[in-house]
Amino acid sequence: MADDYLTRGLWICVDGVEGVGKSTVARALASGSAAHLATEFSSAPFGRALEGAVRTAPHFIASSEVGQSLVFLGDFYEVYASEVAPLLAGGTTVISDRGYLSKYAYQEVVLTGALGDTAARGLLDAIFGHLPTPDLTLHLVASRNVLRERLVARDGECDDARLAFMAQAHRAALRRLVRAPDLRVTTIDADRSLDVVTAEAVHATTGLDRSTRRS
Ligand SMILES: Nc1ncnc2c1ncn2[C@@H]1O[C@H](COP(=O)(O)OP(=O)(O)O)[C@@H](O)[C@H]1O
Ligand SMILES: Cc1cn([C@H]2C[C@H](O)[C@@H](COP(=O)(O)OP(=O)(O)O)O2)c(=O)[nH]c1=O
Repeated sequence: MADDYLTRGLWICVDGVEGVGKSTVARALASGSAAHLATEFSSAPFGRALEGAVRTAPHFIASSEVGQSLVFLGDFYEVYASEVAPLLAGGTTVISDRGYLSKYAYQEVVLTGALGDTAARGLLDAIFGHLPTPDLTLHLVASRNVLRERLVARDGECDDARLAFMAQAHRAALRRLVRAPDLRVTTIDADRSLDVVTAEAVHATTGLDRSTRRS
């Protein structure tokens, strides 16, 4: 009988706030390797719709914050079920651009506004409790000024409200890591040049082996 523990791929999530370099680093990791770069949104009709909505208004897209967050989480489940899990089972390593930790942190910010922090975390812990944790999270972090410069260069603007949301999301991610230290995380200072950041990301993934996999 095949031992899927020995043959399945690794799930590596590249996380952090927008502008920190997730897509750039995830693409660099996947290129030239056999790993698959997983998209943030699913190819189901609701995933496509959500992707379009985020492009128009990255942070507040619905009148119900709970409804909005559940849609994001529903599509994260869909990405996992339709793309990540089958590839892992087939032995392919998957690199997610914005994965487990960022999804948790962003929804915590949005849900806390509606439910308060205790209920928000309770709901998130229950929902995320049904997903496996990644084998490795690469948590990219950068300073506010660097993030603003990169987002202005990339998107043409970055207002204070967006930066404030990102700061909240960053703090939520750190709280999640401290509260439930179940994720294997490498934190990477993304203020530095792309070459240095990418080299550190490659280094962090190189040592991954069976002993670090989910049981
Ligand atoms: N280490 C880096 N140094 C300089 N520019 C970077 C670095 N990482 C990313 N960038 C640039 O910053 C912008 C945001 O990067 P991106 O990968 O799109 O971030 P994210 O996916 O986290 O939103 C892009 O224009 C990218 O080229
Ligand atoms: C509105 C909302 C956005 N998000 C996330 C999805 C988007 O990837 C992110 C902000 O949008 P975007 O600027 O497109 O992010 P990035 O530059 O990292 O690709 O916020 C949530 O997770 N929950 C939410 O409720």
